[in-house]
Amino acid sequence: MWPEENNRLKKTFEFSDFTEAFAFMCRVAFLAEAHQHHPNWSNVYNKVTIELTTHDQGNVVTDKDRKLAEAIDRLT
Ligand SMILES: C[C@H](O)[C@H](O)[C@H]1CNC2=NC(N)=NC(=O)C2=N1
Repeated sequence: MWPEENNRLKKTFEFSDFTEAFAFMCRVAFLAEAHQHHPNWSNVYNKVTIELTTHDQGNVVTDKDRKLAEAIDRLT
């Protein structure tokens, strides 16, 4: 389960290098499109930090965020 703080689910994923991190981001991008739910995220070299919140509901955590988080975890 991703920790919830400040109305966001937040998790950092670490990879061996930038190429692996960016490949993961590509896979998450397609997943986000499939869910019609998109991450706030950042990447520094081999790390990808993802924050999930539902802006349509005023930036709170909803089941859409929990479902996308579970799907992202299944990618790794
Ligand atoms: C119209 C479209 O489905 C909505 O704007 C979706 C798109 N992706 C989204 N992503 C996130 N994180 N929150 C939303 O409320 C949201 N809304």
